[in-house]
Amino acid sequence: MTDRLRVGIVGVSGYGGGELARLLAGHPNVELTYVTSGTYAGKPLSAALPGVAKRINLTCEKFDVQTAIERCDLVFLAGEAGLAMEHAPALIAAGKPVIDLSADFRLKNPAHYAQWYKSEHKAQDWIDKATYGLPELNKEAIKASKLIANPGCYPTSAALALAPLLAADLIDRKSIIIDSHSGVSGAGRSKFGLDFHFSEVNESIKPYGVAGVHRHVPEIEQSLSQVAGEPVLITFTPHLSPITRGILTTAYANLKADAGDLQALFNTYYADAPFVVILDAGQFPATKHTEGTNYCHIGMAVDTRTNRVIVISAIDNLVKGAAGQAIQNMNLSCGFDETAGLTMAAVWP
Ligand SMILES: NC(=O)C1=CN([C@@H]2O[C@H](COP(=O)(O)OP(=O)(O)OC[C@H]3O[C@@H](n4cnc5c(N)ncnc54)[C@H](OP(=O)(O)O)[C@@H]3O)[C@@H](O)[C@H]2O)C=CC1
Ligand SMILES: CC(=O)N[C@@H](CCC(=O)OP(=O)(O)O)C(=O)O
Repeated sequence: MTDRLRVGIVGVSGYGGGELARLLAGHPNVELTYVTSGTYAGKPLSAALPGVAKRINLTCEKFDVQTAIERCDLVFLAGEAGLAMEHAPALIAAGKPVIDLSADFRLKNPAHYAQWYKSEHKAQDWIDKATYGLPELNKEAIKASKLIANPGCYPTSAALALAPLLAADLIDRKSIIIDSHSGVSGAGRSKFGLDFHFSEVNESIKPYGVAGVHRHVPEIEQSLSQVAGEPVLITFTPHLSPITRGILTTAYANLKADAGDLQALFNTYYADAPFVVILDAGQFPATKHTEGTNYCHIGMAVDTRTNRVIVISAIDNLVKGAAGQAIQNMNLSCGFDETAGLTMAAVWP
């Protein structure tokens, strides 16, 4: 018997699920009791995740919601879109909190879901019950939530870069431009296609989802509008970059007033945010500095020639952009230390 929280990972063979297993293996308050994968069903976890090796003596199983209810106190859903809509209601009805890594419950407006995800939302009654799991904006709501919609990786990096400026009403809300570069693991392990072949990705950087068509646009706008207190529209261009992990986001906006000491402004805004690191003036982040960590590094400067502020953030898409943030959310909703199991430093070099 154990007094640790019994936790399940649905989709453990994926990049997000695998990262959850890696991080939870070192978590002081948790015991992993249930892991699922269709591909590896019946095989040891080490077959799906050789890197996590024999530290966790579990067998992968085909996902079954009743088994999850029996074996777990809390369930991470790390599958594709649609999985949480189908199964989160039953898990929560059985008293099992859910942290979902997909986009199923992120958008508060069901019409936005249909518009951006090109299908009807199948559990609309549950949208209002879900909490958008960006702790730096919604910490108190997360503490009380049983259904947490873990944010997307680009939206995490963009919202953290811009929130302090919008909260201080320092920028023109119509002038925001966001460029992001993502590592290829952002596309997941199951997505096959020419775009993701080594010889297409290696030594090349390319934009995609250009001109307001990427489905993270409404998610970023939702967070920024929440902070601004009125609708914010953005221009967002994601880029696929030849790295495995990491997101580097560069955000630009026109200043409405004297920016003053930006580092002080950001440090004050993030005083209660243990995973946000504000760099000193003149320093800027790099994906390598956050690789394997749950930290978001943020650097900024004002271009005095154009009166534009430039904010640059870096995260690891699989950690602060997915699994690490999901564990941070679990820590908050279960009353654990917010940083439990998440204080590792970056892999370097
Ligand atoms: N990769 C990233 O950087 C980020 C991903 N996300 C989101 O996290 C979720 C997982 O992404 P990621 O790990 O990258 O994706 P992967 O493609 O790497 O993994 C998907 C996982 O889902 C499992 N799966 C597939 N179909 C089902 C099903 N019907 N029932 C249960 N499990 C299923 C797969 O296992 P098997 O096929 O063996 O069953 C696999 O373990 C997605 O919703 C994604 O949008 C969010 C933020 C960042
Ligand atoms: C490089 C790459 O392909 N990245 C993914 C974003 C990953 C993510 O956060 O996806 P969800 O919102 O679906 O959870 C993409 O652009 O679709």
